[in-house]
Amino acid sequence: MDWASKFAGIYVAMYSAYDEAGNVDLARVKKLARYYVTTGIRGLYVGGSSGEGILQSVAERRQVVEAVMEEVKGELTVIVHVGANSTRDSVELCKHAEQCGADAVSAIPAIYYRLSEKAVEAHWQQMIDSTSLPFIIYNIPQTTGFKLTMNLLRRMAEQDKVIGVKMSGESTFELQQFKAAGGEHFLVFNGPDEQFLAGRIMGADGGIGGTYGVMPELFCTLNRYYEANQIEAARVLQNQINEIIKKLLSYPSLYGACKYILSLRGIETGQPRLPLLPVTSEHHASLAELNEKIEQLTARYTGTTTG
Ligand SMILES: CC(=O)N[C@@H]([C@@H](O)[C@H](O)[C@H](O)CO)[C@@H](O)CC(=O)C(=O)O
Repeated sequence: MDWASKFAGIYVAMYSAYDEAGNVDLARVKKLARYYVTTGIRGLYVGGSSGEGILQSVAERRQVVEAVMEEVKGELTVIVHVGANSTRDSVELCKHAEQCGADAVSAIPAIYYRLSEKAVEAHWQQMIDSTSLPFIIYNIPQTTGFKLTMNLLRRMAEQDKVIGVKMSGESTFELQQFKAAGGEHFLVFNGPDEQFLAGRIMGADGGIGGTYGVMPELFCTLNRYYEANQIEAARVLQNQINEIIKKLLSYPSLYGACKYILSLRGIETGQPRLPLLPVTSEHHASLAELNEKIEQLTARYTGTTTG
């Protein structure tokens, strides 16, 4: 199956949306999803790291997916992150994603317990077997502590339903090796936004990223430059994007900073949940400056505004 024609491209790893009391706010979830529809992205990655899926209850995660699907089904491709600490919860979320009409599911390994390769394989396998949806491995060893081996990747990729890997490790060599080991139609999504261009050059079919959420048009432009073989223009744009990312990473939490920037554009999503720290009033002025910089760059590259 040619999965690339359905899934290749740019996915915003969507942020959580809470009300002022920190509860999931479904109207805000919908407004955030709607905001991305006209930006040129392929789709949304819902409930991943940026979406704080693992900080939410299963019931909340279900509600978020329902709201996103109600809002953008048919307009954006939706990949639902279903990774949870218990296999049971993940399987429930898989089945629910399928009922809602999601396009694919994806999962990290379970965290906290030090798991063997066999244990992670069994965890993912139950999810894969629970629905007819395509499954995308989420490899993010720096946060989960689990390093996906080439052998496990090969075994997983032998199954038709396992269509790709979201590669959030930082090695582009490993990314290329996963692509080579996965077989002809196996997809690789670049994870580190700072290395999007490098990931594409080494074989990634697209990217899934958290910082895309505050500059989706810039990542779409970067992707187009790569596709048009305008590598020098792409390099210049990636460098400009990286200055923005460097700044975003200097705040108490990346997600807090991105959520505040969205609020400056009229998209309220509340604060991230603890233990992720919010940004506070002392950061607001510099974030407003950063937002302005993003808006100017977006206007320069696309002739549009972000708001
Ligand atoms: C380690 C990490 O959190 N990586 C992020 C990046 O988008 C990351 O925030 C960005 O490259 C800034 O470092 C994504 O790969 C995570 C992601 O897509 C998600 O939210 O699920």
